[in-house]
Amino acid sequence: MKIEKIVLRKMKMTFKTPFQVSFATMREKHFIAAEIHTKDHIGYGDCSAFDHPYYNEETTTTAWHILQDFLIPLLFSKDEISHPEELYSLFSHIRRNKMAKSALDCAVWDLYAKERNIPLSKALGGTRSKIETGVSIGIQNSPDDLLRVVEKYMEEGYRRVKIKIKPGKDIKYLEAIRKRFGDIMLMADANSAYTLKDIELFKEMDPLNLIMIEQPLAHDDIVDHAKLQAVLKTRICLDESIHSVEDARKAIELGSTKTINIKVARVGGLTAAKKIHDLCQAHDIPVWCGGMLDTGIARAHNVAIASLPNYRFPGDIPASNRYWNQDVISPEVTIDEKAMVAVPEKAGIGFEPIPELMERFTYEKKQILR
Ligand SMILES: O=C(O)CCC(=O)c1ccccc1C(=O)O
Ligand SMILES: [Mg+2]
Repeated sequence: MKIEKIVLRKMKMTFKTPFQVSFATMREKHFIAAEIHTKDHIGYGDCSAFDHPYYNEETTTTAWHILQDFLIPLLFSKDEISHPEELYSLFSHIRRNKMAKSALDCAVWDLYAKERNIPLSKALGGTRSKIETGVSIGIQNSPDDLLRVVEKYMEEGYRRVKIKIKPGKDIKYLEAIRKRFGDIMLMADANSAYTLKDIELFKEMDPLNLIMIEQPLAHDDIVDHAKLQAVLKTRICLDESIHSVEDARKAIELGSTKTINIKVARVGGLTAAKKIHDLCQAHDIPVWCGGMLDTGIARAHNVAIASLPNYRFPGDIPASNRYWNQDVISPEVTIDEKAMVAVPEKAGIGFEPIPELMERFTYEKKQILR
């Protein structure tokens, strides 16, 4: 493929309701949408970095800088791209900045599938026609408030519930859900809010039969997580700690994790996500697809990658209406009565960004010509 032009947009959309995690309360979603134009097609990718460095070190502004001053010039330095996996090595000497890289990687994968007239899921090696999803629920003021929120989502059809926890808002909230909703698929995500000093608390959670506890300890740790996993029956899942295939290899070797939340953005794109998927599959470690409170384009990429066979837990890929009054893509992502999302059969990501909405939510735009 020969790239003619790249359009970057800084965009902002307001959540239906604020989302609270251990490190912040988010009211609006800032992100960058990248459009890569060839003569015949447009490929789309999102950069999921937030407007603050509290989940990871990137922000919308740092990603804009890295895209504009490093990644896009590198991409333009090549006359032709024959396969999206070329970007993985092309970008490898630029350290980290995975979310910036992911925007271009995802857009080139979309283009590649569109040029071949096949769905992105097929281009990636996906085998499923439907994927199972769950809902991630932010920290609430009280267990009763949480029960009301969970009930609403159960009525909408969700079957797996992940709740955010932090010290003081953890075991009582989980116990309340178990008591009220019985044997549902339940899990907790701490976003690194605890240390090994809290080991007794995690042991107390064991009898709750959570499907996993996500990233209980530090964002850059794999050693303490191994110590914690050694004394727990419940699976530990790493999110923040895994940025690369090498990180995944080391965490598996140490016994730090029994599943990985693969966020396409956090690992630098679909090629890296697929490599981590394959590595985990070889070790019989199931993976699943995480989310970044995504709008339509990133959500579409998640649907495609989650169709790969070793994605074995429900993903954080809820319907568009979980977060948005109106998503930017057509059709919106919807769930069926079993909380399944259909994997599109159309070419590429299989969802069309709606031009008026893309414009409405854009607050800065830049066209970069080869
Ligand atoms: O996108 C989703 O639906 C899940 C969102 C989620 O859990 C999350 C949201 C913001 C920051 C971090 C995380 C996380 O998975 O850790
Ligand atoms: Mg997480």
